Amino acid sequence: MLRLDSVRQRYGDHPVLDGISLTVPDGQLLCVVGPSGCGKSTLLRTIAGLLPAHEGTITVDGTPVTGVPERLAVVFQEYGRSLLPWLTVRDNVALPLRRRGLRRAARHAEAEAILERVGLSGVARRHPRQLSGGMQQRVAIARALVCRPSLLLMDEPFGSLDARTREDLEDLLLEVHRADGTTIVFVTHDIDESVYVGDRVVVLSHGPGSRVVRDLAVDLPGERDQIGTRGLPGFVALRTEVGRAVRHGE
Ligand SMILES: Nc1ncnc2c1ncn2[C@@H]1O[C@H](COP(=O)(O)OP(=O)(O)OP(=O)(O)O)[C@@H](O)[C@H]1O
Repeated sequence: MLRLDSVRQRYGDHPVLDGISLTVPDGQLLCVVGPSGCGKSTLLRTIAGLLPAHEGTITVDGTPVTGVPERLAVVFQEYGRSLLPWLTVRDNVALPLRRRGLRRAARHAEAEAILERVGLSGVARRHPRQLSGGMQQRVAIARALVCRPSLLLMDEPFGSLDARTREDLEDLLLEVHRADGTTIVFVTHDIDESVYVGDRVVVLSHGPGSRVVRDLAVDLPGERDQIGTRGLPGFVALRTEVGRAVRHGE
């Protein structure tokens, strides 16, 4: 379980987060939305232990976050920059396994199994530059999953992909989430995406000094599909409510 208690964050004199309290139960896929610049990425970086909270506490399974938590993985928007261009796809995915002291053959076997899960079994020996943007982001997701994280943080992971690729990756994420039950905090500024992938959507207010202005359960059938789910009255109502909260910050 991830828990934030009255978390405040600032850059110098500039307040960004003004008392964020949230409890994310194990296995929940929480989406965080809010106006541009309200502090969504800052919130993720703080949860990831990359920025110490200015005030307040964050715990993962009861342990205070003072550095990067064990079994945490992060996927960023800039897949191009997050993969190492001189390594093959397989070696990029296997990289986090080195710290676990696995032998080379075992690392390769695990990386190939994960690549198969994300639909990339044919490209293990290629280099990232030989892949499309969507495929590179699949590699980044595979690398995040290879250590079987208990907490996965995703910062606008599909933001720079075309609409079709984005939908495919949203469905891949839902499939992985259903199968593994990983707790996920997913930042996006796409309101439809937040309602489509989320179990819950939290809306942050305009900065400076953002707070949680809405905390909504996504009460839609677990099995989602791009056409049917987006046409459901419940989907449309939630999308409207989230959109209004983002626009008016209240
Ligand atoms: N390293 C930094 N130093 C100083 N100010 C920063 C830094 N990073 C972000 N900020 C400022 O903090 C605020 C929150 O930024 P952040 O990137 O967390 O927002 P965001 O909601 O993720 O934005 P977007 O939706 O545009 O990606 C913004 O005003 C931004 O200019």
